[in-house]
Amino acid sequence: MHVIAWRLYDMLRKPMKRVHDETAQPLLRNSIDWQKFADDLGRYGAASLPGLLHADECRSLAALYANDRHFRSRVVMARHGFGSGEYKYFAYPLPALIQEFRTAFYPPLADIANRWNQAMDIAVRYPKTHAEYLERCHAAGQLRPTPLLLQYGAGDYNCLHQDLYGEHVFPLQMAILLSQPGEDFTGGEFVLTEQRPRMQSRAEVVPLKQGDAVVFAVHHRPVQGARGVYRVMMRHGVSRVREGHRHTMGIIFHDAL
Ligand SMILES: O=C(O)CCC(=O)C(=O)O
Ligand SMILES: [Fe+2]
Repeated sequence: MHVIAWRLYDMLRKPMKRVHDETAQPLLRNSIDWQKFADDLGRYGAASLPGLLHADECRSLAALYANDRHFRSRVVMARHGFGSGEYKYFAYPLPALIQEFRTAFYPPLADIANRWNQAMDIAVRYPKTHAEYLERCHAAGQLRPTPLLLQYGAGDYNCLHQDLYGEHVFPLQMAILLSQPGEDFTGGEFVLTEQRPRMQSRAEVVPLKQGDAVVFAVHHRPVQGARGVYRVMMRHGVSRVREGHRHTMGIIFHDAL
């Protein structure tokens, strides 16, 4: 299943005109270890997909930020107590690459999400295709697209949060780092916390390079304990950017009210 989705993803990308020599990062996309990916997700609530985008793709995506034609709204984080920095939600129709990512990554993630719900005794099951899942969101009035671009400057940060926008929540989401740590910015680490029942929270920093993606649990996930499976609450955020500028693209699979 994962392999099929990955092939689909690769196939989808082929027609895209790349300025770039395909052989520059040989077989990087094909070398993703989906078993390790699923294991990490189960163990830590997050897993990275290294080298998902090339540097030129990252730069073109980050450059979209300046053009409001692509977006439905802008959020200045400090105004809402969300942190410091800003982000914009894309409008439909989404840029092709984002639309393709949402479509291609949904099936393998839905597979994992269904296993998680089964483990947590949650009755909801996710349909096979993202189009079907969006129909469910749209029928409940969750019509607005949620993929977003985030922009941070020196001193900015993103408080720990969960991206919930209505009754329907797809339990995994993806963020892709579009800037190069150490070159474009310092600080600004992607952070996750995990709150276990009656226990203290655990933090996890996901080291990312430009073009790497992290897939992580949106709100809760199952953990196997000595006396069965329990739910842990997950939150994510970004530590303070010390210097420079940092852009991220977020891909959330449910739409918003
Ligand atoms: O900028 C980041 O790395 C975090 C982005 C985020 O909160 C999201 O994509 O939902
Ligand atoms: Fe978020």
